[in-house]
Amino acid sequence: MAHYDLLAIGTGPAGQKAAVQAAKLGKKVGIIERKEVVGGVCINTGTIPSKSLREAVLYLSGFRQRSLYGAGYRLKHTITIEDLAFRANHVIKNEIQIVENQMARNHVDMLYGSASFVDPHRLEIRHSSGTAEHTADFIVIAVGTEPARPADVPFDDDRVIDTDGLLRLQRIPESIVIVGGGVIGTEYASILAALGVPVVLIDKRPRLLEFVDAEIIDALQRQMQEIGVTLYHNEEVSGIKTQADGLVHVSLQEAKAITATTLMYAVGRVGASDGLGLERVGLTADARGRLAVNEHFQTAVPHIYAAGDIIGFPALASTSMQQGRHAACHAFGQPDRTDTALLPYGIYSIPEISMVGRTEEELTLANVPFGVGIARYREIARGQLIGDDTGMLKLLFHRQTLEVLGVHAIGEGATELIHIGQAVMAYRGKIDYFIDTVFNYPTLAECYKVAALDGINRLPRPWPPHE
Ligand SMILES: Cc1cc2nc3c(=O)[nH]c(=O)nc-3n(C[C@H](O)[C@H](O)[C@H](O)COP(=O)(O)OP(=O)(O)OC[C@H]3O[C@@H](n4cnc5c(N)ncnc54)[C@H](O)[C@@H]3O)c2cc1C
Ligand SMILES: NC(=O)c1ccc[n+]([C@@H]2O[C@H](COP(=O)([O-])OP(=O)(O)OC[C@H]3O[C@@H](n4cnc5c(N)ncnc54)[C@H](O)[C@@H]3O)[C@@H](O)[C@H]2O)c1
Repeated sequence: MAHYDLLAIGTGPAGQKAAVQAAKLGKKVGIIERKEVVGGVCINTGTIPSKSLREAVLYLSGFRQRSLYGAGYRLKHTITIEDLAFRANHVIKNEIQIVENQMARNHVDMLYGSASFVDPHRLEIRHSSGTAEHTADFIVIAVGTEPARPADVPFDDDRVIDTDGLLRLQRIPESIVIVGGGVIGTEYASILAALGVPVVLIDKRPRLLEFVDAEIIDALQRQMQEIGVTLYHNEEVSGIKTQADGLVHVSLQEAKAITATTLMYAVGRVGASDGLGLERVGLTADARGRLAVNEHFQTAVPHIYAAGDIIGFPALASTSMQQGRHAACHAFGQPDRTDTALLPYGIYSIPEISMVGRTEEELTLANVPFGVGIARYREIARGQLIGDDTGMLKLLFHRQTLEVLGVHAIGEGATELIHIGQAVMAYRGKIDYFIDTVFNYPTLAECYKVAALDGINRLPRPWPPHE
C-alpha cells in the first residue's frame, strides 16, 4: 500500500492531464487504468480511431480530389477493412507510447486494475492477479463513458452494434442504418458514405446537431445527402429483427420499414460510474451515470474531483484535458481558470464543421443587434487550389461596436481555421482587425478578411467608426 498526494482514476485525457499537472507541481501521483492500455476512449475507441478512419477514407477514396479530377477519381478501387485499420493501428500505437512516456517522464506511477472506493481517501485496485489498496489526499475521478445500449435493442455485436462495435467489425458494411444523429452518428454517417456505403441516418429531432448554426447544418445535410446519406428526421425505431438472410429489418414509427446489413445505435453515452463504490463516499451519480461538480470540478466531497466525460456536457477530449489540469491546480492551491464562453467545437463530419461563440439563433433570442459577413471557399484562391468549392466561413458581429460575437465554418480546415476567430474574440476584437490585417495568400485564413468586408458592406451607411 502507498500513500499519494493525488490518485487519478482513468487514463483518458482528463486523468492524464490531472496526473501530469500534479506531478509538475512536485506531488507524488498515481494513475489507475482498468484496461490493458492507456489512453481511454480518446485513444482506443473514440476520437483517434474515428479520426484515423476519416483520414484513411478521405485518402484512399480520393474523395478530396474529386471536384478537381472528376467524380470517378479513386486512389484505390477496392478498399478493405485492413486498409482502414492500418492507419488507425499505427496512430493508436504511437499515441499510446506518447502517453506512457509522458507518465514515466513525470514519475507518475501506473497502477493497472479496476478502482473502487473503500472510504473517502482509500481506493481498492482489483486486477487479475489480486487486489491492492492505496490512499490519497486528493482523488480525481476521470472514468469517462460507455455507449448507451437501450435494453430493447437486440445488440449482437455483429449486425446490431453500438458505436464501439463499428471499429471492431471484420468487414465493411454493405449498407448501414445509424440511429442517432448526434456528433458520433453524423461523423460516422458521412465517413461511411464517403467510402461508398449507403447510409440511412435516423434522429428523433427535426435536424442534426441542433446547437450548430442552422445555415451550416443546412449545408452539411445537403452535402451528406449528395454523397449518399438518407436522412430521417422526427423519426424513431419501433422494432428490429435480424432476418434469415442476415439483413436487419428496421421498423420505423412514421416511415416505411427499411433493411440493411448493419444497424448502429449512436444515441449517446453513459458515465462509467458503476462499480466505483460511490455509495461508500456519499456520492450519487445521476440517471446517466454522471457526477455533478462545482466550477473547480469538486464533487460534493471536496477532496474528490471529477473531470472529463463523467461530468457530462460538453464531453470532448479537448475540454476533458483542461478540466483534469484545472482540477489538479485547484487541489494544490494553484491559480485555475477555464474560459468556457469561448469553447470551440470541431465536428469531423465530411465536410468538417466548427464553431466558436454564439449562433444567429442565440443572438436573435437575446435581442443583440448583429451583422453577418460570409466568405465562400469558391471565391478564395486556396479554396480553388484544394478543390473545396462548397466551404464557407461566417462571421457574426455586433452591429454597433463591430465586436466579433461568433464564427461558424464548414469545409476543409474549418476546425483549424476557427482558432483565429477564437483568439480575436478572446481579446474582444472587432471585425476591423480582419479588414486592416494582411493575410498570407493564398490561404483559407483569407476568408476572415473577405467575410469581414462582406459584413461591413452589408451595413447601412454611415458605417460605425472604424478605429
Ligand atoms: C466515436 C467518438 C469520437 C469522438 N471524437 C472526438 C473528437 O473528434 N474531438 C473531441 O474533442 N472529442 C471526441 N470524442 C470525445 C472524447 O473521446 C472524450 O471526450 C474523451 O475521451 C473523454 O476523456 P475522459 O478522460 O473523460 O475519459 P475516457 O477517454 O473515456 O477514459 C476513461 C478511462 O477510465 C478507465 N476507467 C473507467 N472506469 C475505471 C475504473 N473503475 N478503474 C480504472 N480505470 C477506469 C477507462 O478504461 C478509460 O481508459 C469522441 C468520442 C467518441 C466515442
Ligand atoms: N468531434 C467531436 O467533438 C465528437 C465526435 C464524436 C463524439 N463526441 C462526443 O461523444 C458524445 C456522444 O455522442 P453521441 O452522438 O453518441 O451522442 P449525442 O447525445 O450527441 O447524440 C445522440 C443523438 O441521438 C438522438 N437520439 C436519442 N435517442 C434516439 C432514438 N431513440 N431514436 C432516434 N434518435 C435518438 C438524439 O436526438 C441525438 O441527436 C457527445 O457528447 C460528443 O461530445 C464528440
